[in-house]
Amino acid sequence: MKVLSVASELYPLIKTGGLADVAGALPLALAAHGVETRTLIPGYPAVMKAVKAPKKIHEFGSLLDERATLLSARHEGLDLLILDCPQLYERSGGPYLDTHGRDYPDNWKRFAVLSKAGAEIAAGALAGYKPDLVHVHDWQSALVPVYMRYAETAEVPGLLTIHNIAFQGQFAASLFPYLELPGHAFYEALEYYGTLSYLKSGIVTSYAVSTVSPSYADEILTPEFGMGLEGLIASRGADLYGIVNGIDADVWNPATDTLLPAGYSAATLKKRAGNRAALVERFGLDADDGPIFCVISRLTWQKGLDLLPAVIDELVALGGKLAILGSGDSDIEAALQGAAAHNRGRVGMVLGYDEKLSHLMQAGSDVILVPSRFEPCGLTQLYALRYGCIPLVARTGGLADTIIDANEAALAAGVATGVQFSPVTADALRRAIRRTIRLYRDQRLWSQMQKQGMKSDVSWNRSGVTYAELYQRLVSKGQ
Ligand SMILES: Nc1ncnc2c1ncn2[C@@H]1O[C@H](COP(=O)(O)OP(=O)(O)O[C@H]2O[C@H](CO)[C@@H](O)[C@H](O)[C@H]2O)[C@@H](O)[C@H]1O
Repeated sequence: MKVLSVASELYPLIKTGGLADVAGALPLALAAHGVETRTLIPGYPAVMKAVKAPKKIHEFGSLLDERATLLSARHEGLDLLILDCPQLYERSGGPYLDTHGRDYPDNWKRFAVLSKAGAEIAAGALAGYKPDLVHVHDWQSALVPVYMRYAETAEVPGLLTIHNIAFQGQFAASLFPYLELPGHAFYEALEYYGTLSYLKSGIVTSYAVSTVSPSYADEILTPEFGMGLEGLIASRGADLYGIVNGIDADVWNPATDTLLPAGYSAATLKKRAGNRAALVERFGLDADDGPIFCVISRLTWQKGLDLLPAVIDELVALGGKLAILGSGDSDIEAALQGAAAHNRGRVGMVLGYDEKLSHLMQAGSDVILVPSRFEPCGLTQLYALRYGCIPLVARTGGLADTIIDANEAALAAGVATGVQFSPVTADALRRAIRRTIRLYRDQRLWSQMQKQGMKSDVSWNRSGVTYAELYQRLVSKGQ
């Protein structure tokens, strides 16, 4: 089966979050199931710089009045189609934000053009290439099924995966005429309370909608988590799937990870000490044996990290230490930097994004904190399981689906892999930290939990099969 995946970020070329990891790992996982994936991505500077010997394979004369060239290249096992359109993608900031952290004002066009290119490729723009299915991710490529629906050519089945419903691609209705869609598409697909919503239009027009864990698929049917789209999603209930993310078990393997000072496995957990020492040094922490908690995250309300400053005193008083890597909301950044300054030796912070350091933190910390208010799947707790770093997570979405709480019964049965808490409040988080530190003091129990986590299958094995079956079902539906 041939699948065209359209994504706005893709590990290892360009990444701002978990979407890149999933878009980058899924094609490799699905190859084993007979799925050949080509991935269409924008030609951002980082992409153009990294790919070797790209070949020009098509010229788009006009995509919303923009000329663009399509390049093909292979990169670390991925078969890429790169939309080279410097006037839209050659920018000095990130994929979505300028160097000051502001949305590019033409994001509506940058991702509509990406989607239009995807739809034209699906319709046969490239000689000798015709995908059986198009898989799109989040609002940035959600217009692909819309363009396919309103084109004169036969529609190719489309699957939309929602990685984060909080970002919906909402723009002024006055931009609609520039999208080159027929007038009736406005009310049929795009209109959302008087604005345009790219994500909504993708939900309406895709053959099926999936999200990245079963619990989150249920949650987005409720007003609390649906962010205004719950009614629409319910109307697609028969075509809604929740498939938990896997991780690239080669990139995230503590035994072979070249980014670590000390490789280790479940049988050689003591070697984690080498990573712990490097981590302590990097974050300026005291070298005692208190538990090291870490945070590797966007610092946002979604991730619950506004609660962290309020629990740091307790964490430190109990002998814990905290290493924070992240950036995001300026208020949260400032509060955490303040806490680090007040707790030298106990709290260290690196502001920014650092893939390499994130590996060291998983390998050298004892606990990763993931107190998210909502979490479609979450990947950092999965990396943590593989690295023997115990996840302390909010009981929500994919976090609830992937971590087994260390309650009495789970501990007795030897199946616990982490600590869950609820509701997401500073008090509940404080209690969970206390419970985690009590568990840490029983080193026999602790290493049993570490080993249990390292044993869990967090690879794409299971979900790869589920995606391949879903693809097959959608292709059959299209015939
Ligand atoms: N400062 C930093 N430095 C280095 N690395 C950093 C970092 N901050 C974050 N990361 C990395 O970025 C990724 C974040 O992935 P998550 O799944 O945890 O959340 P995100 O909200 O981005 O993804 C959305 O999409 C994914 C994929 O479906 C869902 O799992 C998730 O629930 C949903 O919110 C991880 O690989 C993490 O290690």
